[in-house]
Amino acid sequence: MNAPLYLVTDEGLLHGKDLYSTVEAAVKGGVTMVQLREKESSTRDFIERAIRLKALLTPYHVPLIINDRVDVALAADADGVHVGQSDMPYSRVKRLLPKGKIIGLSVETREQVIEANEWDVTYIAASPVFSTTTKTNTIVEWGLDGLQWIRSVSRHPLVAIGGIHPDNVASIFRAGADSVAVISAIIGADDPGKAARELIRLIP
Ligand SMILES: Cc1ncc(COP(=O)(O)OP(=O)(O)O)c(N)n1
Ligand SMILES: Cc1nc(C(=O)O)sc1CCOP(=O)(O)O
Ligand SMILES: [Mg+2]
Repeated sequence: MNAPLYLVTDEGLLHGKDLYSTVEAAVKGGVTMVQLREKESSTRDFIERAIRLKALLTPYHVPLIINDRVDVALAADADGVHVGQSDMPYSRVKRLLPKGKIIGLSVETREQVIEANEWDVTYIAASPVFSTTTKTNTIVEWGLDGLQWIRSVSRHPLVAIGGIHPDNVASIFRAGADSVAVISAIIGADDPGKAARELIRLIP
């Protein structure tokens, strides 16, 4: 996986901006993977957005990941799924998704990091690296020391998520992350393209 800047969507933080033009501007600015994360919409709306985003991202060769929902990923022929520890278990996701699709998994504890070494996931996501107001039902922050520990024991590519902004991006990569996943730093920005360019510039 080579996707150093991973954009996760959140319609609540768009502040009136259009989802598709925001994502496209971010991709033009350097975003290398996109996750559609819909917590409120109906299944039909979720699928419709996924199909539109997939069509938008394909010419840029940027993969589309669907949060939580294997059915939506299949319906939209998305490139993969991200699941957390309360979502569909890895073994079921693996069985349902066609070969070659991306599977991302959140890890919140040391035990979950070790357990994931048994599995053929595409990446694990340190959840959360720093505290964030965007998602508050998280357990404990990994911090930079936690990232270093994960890097030392995990065989998987490592994504960091939570509270990431231009001031801490470089330190996250120095601690061993392969990718940073952000919502507010890009989705909430007045100029999402500029925000993505700024983050990409800071990635070592
Ligand atoms: C890249 C990435 N990392 C972590 C998460 C969080 O997943 P989860 O714990 O299942 O929480 P929700 O996002 O579903 O609320 C993620 N979505 N993406
Ligand atoms: C979707 C998500 N998952 C998290 C986790 O810790 O698992 S934190 C998060 C939100 C990240 O938003 P921001 O970049 O605005 O902090
Ligand atoms: Mg989830």
